[in-house]
Amino acid sequence: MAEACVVLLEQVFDEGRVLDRAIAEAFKANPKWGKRDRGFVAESVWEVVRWRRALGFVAGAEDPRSLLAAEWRRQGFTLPDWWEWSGVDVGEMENRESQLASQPRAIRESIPDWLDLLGSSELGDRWDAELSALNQRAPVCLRVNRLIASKEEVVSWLNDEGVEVEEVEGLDDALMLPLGKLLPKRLFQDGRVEIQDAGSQTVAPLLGVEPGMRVVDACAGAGGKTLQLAAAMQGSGEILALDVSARKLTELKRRAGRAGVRNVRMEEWGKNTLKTRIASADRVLVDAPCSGLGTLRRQPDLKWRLSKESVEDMRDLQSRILENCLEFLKDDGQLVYATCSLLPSENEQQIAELLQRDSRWRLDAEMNISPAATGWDAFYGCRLVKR
Ligand SMILES: C[S@@+](CC[C@H](N)C(=O)[O-])C[C@H]1O[C@@H](n2cnc3c(N)ncnc32)[C@H](O)[C@@H]1O
Repeated sequence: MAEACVVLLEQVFDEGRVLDRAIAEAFKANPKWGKRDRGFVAESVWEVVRWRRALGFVAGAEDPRSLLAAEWRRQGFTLPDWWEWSGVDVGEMENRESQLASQPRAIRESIPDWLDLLGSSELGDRWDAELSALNQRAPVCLRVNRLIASKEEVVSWLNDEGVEVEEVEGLDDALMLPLGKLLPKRLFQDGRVEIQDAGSQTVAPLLGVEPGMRVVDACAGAGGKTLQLAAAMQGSGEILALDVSARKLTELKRRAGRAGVRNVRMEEWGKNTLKTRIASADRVLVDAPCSGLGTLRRQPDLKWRLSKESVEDMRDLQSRILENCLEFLKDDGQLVYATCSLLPSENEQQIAELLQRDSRWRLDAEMNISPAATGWDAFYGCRLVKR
């Protein structure tokens, strides 16, 4: 199992693989691993990816074996004799662990230096608390699919299946599992619930969709919010789900079938997509591609893949998509722009710049979900309407 952890860390750190996909593939390739082995591999690899820099300081080395040694020592495991600890001295690790608290924030909180500079320059005093919240482990959050069942029915079904859930204050359809508990695959494939973070569930309600409306979901991806919008529309009206990724739209099609959603049309963005639909939509959602920094709890590998330049490129893309998608709106339509970033440069500043460039629009509502204040993923959302 230890060797499997090393291989996975090399895939994530050296080859830039996405952590949860790499783990899922390893599980698929090794069907004989039992529940405990899987739990051990997943937990070890996730925590090393999350705490890479801090563990590197404690271990005094950066290679996967040394990082794992530092993590397992933290977890109170006895390090196996047969393991070849490349240059790691366990006594020295204890000593260095006690010095960790006095190290610079980027080391303590395990992020690249460029990201620490960016976060502190954009968020100032808030950065400390948000960063520490983004390093916490995240519980699984569900959204009740009201097309199939009521919340009461879902709670009683889950309880009968031995799954404990808690309601989430302020979110009608959200149910939270206890930290560390997973939803068995057969239950989330059932269609009565979707896995969707509480922060993410705050975005679709900003659109105020109603049955019968024409809605464009311009960056639909695999459809987390498309399915939520479809449930709010009670299956009536039409949602056009667009994305540049055919693979994601195929996944959306599969999820929609399972969720009993029939009023979504999926389409890959093309050169006529907008031209043929100018001023046609009551509501438009732009859940824009972004740095994703607000979801670091669930994808800590992201911080090692992103760069200052990739975040800058994202900002250009966001403003282009936003400007284009406003053209979908009817005169009395509304557009919601959202990201799962907590950087103002991807959020409020994008909107402020748009409103300066184009006086046809005004800001009607705005929200910011803070992980430090809520324990949810960070989300930004705002509603734009015609003046
Ligand atoms: C934040 S994700 C969407 C998540 C999705 N709405 C959900 O709730 O599950 C952003 C999406 O934008 C898509 N995207 C990237 N570039 C795009 C572009 N130029 N136009 C439209 N979508 C784009 C990505 O493929 C990705 O699926």
